[in-house]
Amino acid sequence: MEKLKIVGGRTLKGHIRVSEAKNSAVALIPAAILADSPVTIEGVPKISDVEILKGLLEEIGGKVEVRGSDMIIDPARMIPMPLPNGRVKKLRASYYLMGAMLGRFKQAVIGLPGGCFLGPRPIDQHIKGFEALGAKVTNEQGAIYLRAEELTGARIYLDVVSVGATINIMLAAVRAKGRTIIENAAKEPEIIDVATLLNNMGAKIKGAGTDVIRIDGVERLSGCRHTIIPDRIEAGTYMILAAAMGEGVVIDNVIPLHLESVIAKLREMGVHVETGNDQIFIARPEKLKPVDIKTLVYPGFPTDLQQPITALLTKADGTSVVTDTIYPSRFKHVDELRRMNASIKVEGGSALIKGPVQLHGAKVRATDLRAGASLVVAGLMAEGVTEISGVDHIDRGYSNLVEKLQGIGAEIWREEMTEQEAEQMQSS
Ligand SMILES: CC(=O)N[C@H]1[C@@H](OP(=O)(O)OP(=O)(O)OC[C@H]2O[C@@H](n3ccc(=O)[nH]c3=O)[C@H](O)[C@@H]2O)O[C@H](CO)[C@@H](O)[C@@H]1O
Ligand SMILES: C=C(OP(=O)(O)O)C(=O)O
Repeated sequence: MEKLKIVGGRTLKGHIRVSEAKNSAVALIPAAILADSPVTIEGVPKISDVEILKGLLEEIGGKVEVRGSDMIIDPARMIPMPLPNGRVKKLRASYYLMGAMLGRFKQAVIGLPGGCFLGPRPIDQHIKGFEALGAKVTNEQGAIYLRAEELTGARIYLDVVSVGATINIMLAAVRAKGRTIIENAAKEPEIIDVATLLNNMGAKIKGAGTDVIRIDGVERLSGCRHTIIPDRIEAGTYMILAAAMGEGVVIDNVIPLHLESVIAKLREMGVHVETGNDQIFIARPEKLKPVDIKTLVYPGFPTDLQQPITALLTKADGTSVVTDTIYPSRFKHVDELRRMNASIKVEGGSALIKGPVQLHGAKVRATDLRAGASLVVAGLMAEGVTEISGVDHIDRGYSNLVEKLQGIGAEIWREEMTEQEAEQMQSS
């Protein structure tokens, strides 16, 4: 088991390249199940969520080859094997196997998904969608059983705007008979990315990226090539750490349009932000101004950057309020930031951050993926050495983080935990 070590206070400068989007990749890979010939996905990030999904596709008979950053998935010999436990629980996105397997085989048995624990994360809207398409869905001992004689298009209104439910219903509906309409759909760029792949495979999806998606079912889908969009959350994380410590950081391979809410908030804090076609330049100001932030569905401020920006706001000159309307309990990072001398109070779904404080290096634990990102930002800002355990969470979503940050001047490295530290981690 490894930990991250950071010597804080180093100024950051130079270019840092963003990898392709985790939240696209983890939907595009299961989407390949729906084809009858090989699908090549270009730019697959080197993260553990992708590795686990690869293993799951192989478990159901898929042939998966990784060539450089391409993943070639041959779904021809896949069979509807049940996937009730084990790897399924290691990530959130395993729920996409439900939609994709239901779409192809009209049946699936999948364990309930894992992923970051951010408070309750129900999947009732996914199930409502599958049922509307004609599937019988039951939950037996922690596994979801889905079965349909036939899938028929339906009009589905989502009671909650959900990224996962929108994509999952698209996956199940592309090979259904007739037209499906998803109303109150989520509009995240990753949804457009998945719809683009499916359309290139032969699907007929219109309206992805708006709140009404129309899908006309087709009989068969075939393989194609698809390049994943850049990861806006990874990019946002680098923007935030550059806003803290950057004296001219250029973030490469970004789509600035996907980050408008983040750019706006950083500018409001006084950060120097310039955008190019696929680059964002960031330089920190003398003094950061406090801001209030509310996380919202896209194009609002993303909940996945709430934790990293909270770390940055400890440095702002005054009190900031960060409210998470998507996951009101997503505040486990706050206890760890307090160990580093942050002055933060959590009330309801909001964190009240009093700044400016000088953070101190400490031994802290990443309890989830973006809590980990938040601690990396804090460690770069802190005086002294920060040790972060729970690196497996960070590895779910950041490809080559250490090497990338070293490339812009950070003093950060991975180190094996001592036996005693590893035991403590496992028992707590
Ligand atoms: C793999 C992936 O893409 N993960 C992202 C996805 O998660 P995920 O797709 O799981 O998140 P959703 O968009 O579904 O969740 C949004 C909100 O809806 C609620 N909800 C969701 C589904 C449902 O059936 N019932 C329900 O009540 C959730 O509890 C949450 O409060 O979007 C989240 C919100 O942008 C991001 O934080 C995650 O990084
Ligand atoms: C919450 C996240 O991921 P997941 O939904 O995969 O747990 C995230 O990427 O911040």
